[in-house]
Amino acid sequence: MHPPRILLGVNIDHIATLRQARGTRYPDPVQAALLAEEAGADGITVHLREDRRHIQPRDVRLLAEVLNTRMNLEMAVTEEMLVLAEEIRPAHVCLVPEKREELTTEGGLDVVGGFDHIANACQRLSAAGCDVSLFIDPDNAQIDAAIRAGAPTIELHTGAYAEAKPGSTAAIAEYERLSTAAIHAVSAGLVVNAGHGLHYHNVEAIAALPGVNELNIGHAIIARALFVGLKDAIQEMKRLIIAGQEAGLMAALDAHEHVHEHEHKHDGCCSH
Ligand SMILES: CC(=O)[C@@H](O)[C@H](O)COP(=O)(O)O
Ligand SMILES: NCC(=O)COP(=O)(O)O
Repeated sequence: MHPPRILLGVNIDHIATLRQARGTRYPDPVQAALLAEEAGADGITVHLREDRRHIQPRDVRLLAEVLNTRMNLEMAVTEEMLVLAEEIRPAHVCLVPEKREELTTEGGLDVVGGFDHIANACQRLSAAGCDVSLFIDPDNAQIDAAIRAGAPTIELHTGAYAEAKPGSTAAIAEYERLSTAAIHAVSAGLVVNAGHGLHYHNVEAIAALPGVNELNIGHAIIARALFVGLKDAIQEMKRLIIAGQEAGLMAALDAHEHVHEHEHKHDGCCSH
């Protein structure tokens, strides 16, 4: 049976970055979210940062009212954010690490180190009806801690892979880490999402990872939308995701058949 196609969550933070640069009312990320949904986005992701550099609480509140798909609210594990999420109750909440001075999210959440605090946040958000996801590095210890913390979903941080030079030893090693982590998490029953730094040239390989449920992509889509429009930028990304997923499934099938062939040959040889 063909697995469900990988979903695309469109991150609209950087529509708000442009608005905040001038303190204007435009461009409105809420308007962008509705257009993104029309173009085929399966969900809308926003990261409400503590420093409010792009998305504002007003955006999150409005999105909760108008979205036809579902909101994935990325947030730090702070009391202020937990209270807001408990009030707004987004369909999905993704807990992320946050440093005020960082250019963008630098690493995954340390679920092992901050276990009690994070497990408590998972419990509060689940009680509020949110599906909780933890944004973590592709590391089995972090995945196991996410399970113990009660998170049904993880998002694998693809930033290190995206930043590595394509084809380099570092990129191959990062891809291996992502693949091992995805297999470990899926076989443990987690829903596995991935994202960060994905663009039109690296997304297919990530979509080919085993068992991925959803990719969250923002910066590259919004940047491309400047030239081709949001609809084409999203549809082009979706085509690449589907192509990557198909390639991954074909590769898995080939590997499976190869093992069977090998087993048959081996059986044949031993029976004589
Ligand atoms: C948590 C995460 O994955 C980030 O990619 C985030 O969604 C993007 O937000 P910034 O652009 O503010 O880093
Ligand atoms: N969680 C990743 C995300 O939402 C989008 O990250 P990026 O594509 O803006 O790097």
